Amino acid sequence: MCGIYFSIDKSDFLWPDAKLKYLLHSRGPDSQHSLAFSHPQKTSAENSVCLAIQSTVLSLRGDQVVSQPLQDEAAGLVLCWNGEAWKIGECPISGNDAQVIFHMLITALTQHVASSTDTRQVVITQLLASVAGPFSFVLFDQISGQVHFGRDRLGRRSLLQCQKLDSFSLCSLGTWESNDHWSEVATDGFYVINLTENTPQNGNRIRPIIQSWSSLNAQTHCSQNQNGSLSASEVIWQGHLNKELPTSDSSPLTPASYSVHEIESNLRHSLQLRILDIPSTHPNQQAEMLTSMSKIAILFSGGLDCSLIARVSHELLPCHETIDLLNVAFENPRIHNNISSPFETCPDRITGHQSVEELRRVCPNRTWRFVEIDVPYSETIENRQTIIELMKPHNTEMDLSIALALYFAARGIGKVQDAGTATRSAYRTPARVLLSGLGADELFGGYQRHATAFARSHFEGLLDELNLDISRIGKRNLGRDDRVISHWGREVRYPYLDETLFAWAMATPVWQKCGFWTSEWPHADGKSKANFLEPGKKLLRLLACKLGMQQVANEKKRAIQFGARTAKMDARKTKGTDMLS
Ligand SMILES: NC(=O)CC[C@H](N)C(=O)O
Repeated sequence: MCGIYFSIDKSDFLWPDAKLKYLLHSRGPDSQHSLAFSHPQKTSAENSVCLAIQSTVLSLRGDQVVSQPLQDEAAGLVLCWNGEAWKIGECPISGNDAQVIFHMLITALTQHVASSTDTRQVVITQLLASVAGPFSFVLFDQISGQVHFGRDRLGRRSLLQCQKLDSFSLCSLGTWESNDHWSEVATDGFYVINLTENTPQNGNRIRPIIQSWSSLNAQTHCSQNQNGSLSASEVIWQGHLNKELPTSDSSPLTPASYSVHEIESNLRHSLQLRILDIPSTHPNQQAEMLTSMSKIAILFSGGLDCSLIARVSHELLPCHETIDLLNVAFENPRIHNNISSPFETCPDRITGHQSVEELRRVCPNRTWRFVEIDVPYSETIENRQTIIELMKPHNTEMDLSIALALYFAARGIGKVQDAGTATRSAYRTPARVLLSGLGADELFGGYQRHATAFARSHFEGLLDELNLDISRIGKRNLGRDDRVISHWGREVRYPYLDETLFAWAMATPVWQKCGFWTSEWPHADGKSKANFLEPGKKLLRLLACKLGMQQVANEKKRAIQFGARTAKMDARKTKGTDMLS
């Protein structure tokens, strides 16, 4: 993952302090560069604002490191790009995505050098709004004197902002020692600051103006009228949750349903973008060494969502590529006081072992490296403060219990069992790309509250709950998770949050995703063959069955903090929603 820092100040160049610099470097260990500008560049320095820009890069696309910030003096553009652009519209991006996007911006804007600020703004935001993939960015357009910034609509990458009387800063992470007040950049649109109108000298604070998705979609309509083509951003995001209710003619979900076939193909496409073409970080390694060096690691509790990712990845990756499965287990003094092996009794360790066994049975020609990451309580305590700072501004007990599990999983240091013996050797995953099953519960009704909503008010209740989940994904926790995971110079990717898969799931009727049924819907009688499976995420369960993973298909949902036992570690009576003290 990359790091972004961008500050605008009335009189000084504000650079990140040593600690923030170190944190930015941890996210982007491959390159680190800075640029400084005064704007507008008038002779009278009093009218200028100072821009200090710094980017760090974790290089994951193309065959060489592309340093950032990207700058083109002739076009007057500077770009900090954090994340991955998989597609622009429907066109997949190959090579380095930051470079591709930058060139597209330059080409589009060169035709509008003399155009009004508004036109340039529309050109920039339309192009960036049509990017599919997880990202955050800051773009400085010197010609119009505008700073654009934002995050993808699902908020998969972090970007924080800090407003003061005389300055405005953006950064992937915040500083928490001073009185700075950092908050997450919202994901309800892109933002723009007009430096010429908005300088702090006018006595005003710098106020970014939002360009909401709905206004961007309206603009897209205009461009559609002009050139006849429909932009992917519109296709993807105009869609609302399909709230259709089943009738007596609707067919229930069975192993032969079209939706099982379609989710398989969507997941495969999503994974193709995310796991093929990952550059090797060790160009000088010998070929035999390279085959055992995993390029991807899966955050692996052994549950349904991550096991399915593992199973489908197997079909896409060459057989000789090892896949690492990162499984965390914590010593929790509230539970473990007298147990000799606290880790082996952890629920996710038990499920992890079972699911890797099933993977090995079903895909025997692949090396699955099960990495046991055991975290003694002393290590939890040692790292607690660092994790609390990384996850801020999130600051509840529940945030911490989730962040703890992600932090240690992403660190990727554990033990692996040596082939044919009972001994375990120390291991650190070299993979820089991590895959997570997040999003499957929201899209396919996997949480207990979905079942509760159904029990209370049938499909209507379930649809309301699903709608709520989908609408708040961008606002929830992905920025937090990015800050915690990227600290280890690795990047997390979410196959279930692929835009096309997401749009498909929204458009698919609820009875083709879950197996809930009522007596008013006679076709879906509970005795049918496929109904031994739980109703939550039934579509994914059927796919697991189809791919030979019967046992995984039956896994029950378990929240990460309970599976890894990071919840409620001390004797105090706390609730998940309590603020950290
Ligand atoms: N990890 C990142 O955010 C890197 C940005 C860009 N995708 C690159 O690989 O260069």
